Amino acid sequence: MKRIALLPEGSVSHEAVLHLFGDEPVELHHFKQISDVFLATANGKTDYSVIPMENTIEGSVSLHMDWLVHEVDIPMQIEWVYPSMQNLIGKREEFVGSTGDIDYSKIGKVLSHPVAMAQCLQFIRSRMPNAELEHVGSTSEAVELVKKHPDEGWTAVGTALGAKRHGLDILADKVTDHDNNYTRFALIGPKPFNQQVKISGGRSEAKTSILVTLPENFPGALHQVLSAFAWRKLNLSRIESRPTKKRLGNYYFYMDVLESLDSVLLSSAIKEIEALGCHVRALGSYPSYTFEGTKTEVRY
Ligand SMILES: O=C(O)C(=O)C[C@]1(C(=O)O)C=C[C@@H](O)C=C1
Repeated sequence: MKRIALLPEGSVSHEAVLHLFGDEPVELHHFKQISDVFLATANGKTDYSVIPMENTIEGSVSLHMDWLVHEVDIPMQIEWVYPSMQNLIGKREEFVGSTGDIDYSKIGKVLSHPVAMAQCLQFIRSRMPNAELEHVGSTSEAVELVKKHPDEGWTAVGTALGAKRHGLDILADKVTDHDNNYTRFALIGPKPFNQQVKISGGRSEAKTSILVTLPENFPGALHQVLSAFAWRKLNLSRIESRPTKKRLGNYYFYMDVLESLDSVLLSSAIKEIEALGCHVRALGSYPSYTFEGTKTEVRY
């Protein structure tokens, strides 16, 4: 049975894993902090780790990208997309007003994962302008803390699964500031994920993630790198610069290419880029699954 490291029970990551594996039995190892999710597989305690990589509203999760690049050397084996449906969670009887509706002025504090909180900031600030906001390691940790602090005016932004697991109520559902809020998750691990994934309706395409570091003092280097992809008609679906952490103003480029690493086109593009003096590191070549047409239901 596959051993999977992920954030705590009831997190968006947990919902996404239930969606990916469906009926297949897997051994879930939950950790409070994403650093421990990475380290579990790095240290061989689990076979794969589940890493939220990118979100519709917040963009890339920089902390997680940095861990993938700087702290561990574990290849990406599969990527899939899952909707991040956030809710305002608490004990209903604590916040209900005389009219029977939620009285938001009774809420003194909102807890959540920073990425989830940012997805709902307009909702929070328009209804609870003075509430204290506190960041924790996951949406489910936020829900757990609310459960442990009854009658103190605490609420959490989190999943329906989290509310259910901790016996709390959904005070307001779908509270993200924009609809269609999706998160891209990566499964990282040393061994290939040789398995047919049954995400109903989801399409898969080949993707390769690479890091390109440009040579110093080479005007137009990025232009030449992009040309190597362009004339081969290789489709880049993402390009982002991140600091190398070695010197202020030094960056590497994180690129997703819609092609398999062992294809003639991509391997020759990489050789050309290396010949320019660039350093190229592959983070993984893997199937990437879309969400279109799939059902959002997971069994709670
Ligand atoms: O806290 C959770 O529930 C997570 O799974 C983490 C995480 C993230 O790190 O981006 C995942 C997806 C959500 O959009 C917000 C938070």
